[in-house]
Amino acid sequence: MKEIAILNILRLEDVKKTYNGKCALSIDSLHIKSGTICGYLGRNGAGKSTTIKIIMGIELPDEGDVYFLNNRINHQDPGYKKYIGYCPDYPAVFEKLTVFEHLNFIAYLYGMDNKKEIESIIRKYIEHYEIEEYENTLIETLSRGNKQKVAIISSIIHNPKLLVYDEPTLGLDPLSMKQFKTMLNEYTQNGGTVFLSSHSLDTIEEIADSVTIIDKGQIVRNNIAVNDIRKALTSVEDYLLSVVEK
Ligand SMILES: Nc1ncnc2c1ncn2[C@@H]1O[C@H](COP(=O)(O)OP(=O)(O)OP(=O)(O)O)[C@@H](O)[C@H]1O
Repeated sequence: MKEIAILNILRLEDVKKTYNGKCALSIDSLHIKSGTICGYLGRNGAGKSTTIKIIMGIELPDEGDVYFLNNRINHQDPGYKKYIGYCPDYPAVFEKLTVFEHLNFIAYLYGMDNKKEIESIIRKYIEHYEIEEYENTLIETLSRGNKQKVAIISSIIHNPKLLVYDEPTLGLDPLSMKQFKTMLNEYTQNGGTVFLSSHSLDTIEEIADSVTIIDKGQIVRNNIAVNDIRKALTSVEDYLLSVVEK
């Protein structure tokens, strides 16, 4: 039993979602292995964001189930979200708070109550992303990239078991991208799991352990090891292009 829980932190089974009579998602099975970085790839409109919204309970599936650590997620009871960090493709931040106030508030929402510990985690990440000078700055006055860094820090501040990211690096400069990759590597070395939807295939190739590919709402490849793609002397980009329908 324990082994199964450790193997797959998240599972989607027979999940279907229709918008206006049109099927956006029809997933027989999608598994995310614990302790890995899994890249979630697919063309525009393939269904990546819809999958992620269903995992996060932002959208409800018409059919099917999502299991987190082998427990079926009941969207009436959002307690599981305490163990997941989420970052959408836009900076989901409270614009009228300062960077420090915002991160402090997020920590509070996640039920963290040790003031010293919260401050030290906030400092660790704002130093990591080199945004110390904005600590007391109103978020609404930050650049898009810096807002996105605040959103990324918000997703990891409570040390979740799983990070679910939907194009989280839009607007990040190359140095910040490097800081993002370092953060994810450290996070997985400490047992965390990442499900990362991205069109940045260089990043996926560099940091992901595996890729899952969605096309026209269906999973066409699940958990293919990036090492195996490399062994086949192909890039993640060429692999993706060979798998999705033209
Ligand atoms: N709220 C909605 N109402 C109607 N259709 C929707 C809605 N949200 C998504 N869709 C449709 O569902 C399908 C999947 O969209 P989704 O946003 O999940 O794709 P994606 O893979 O994330 O694309 P992208 O790479 O462009 O972000 C698309 O056909 C889209 O038009």
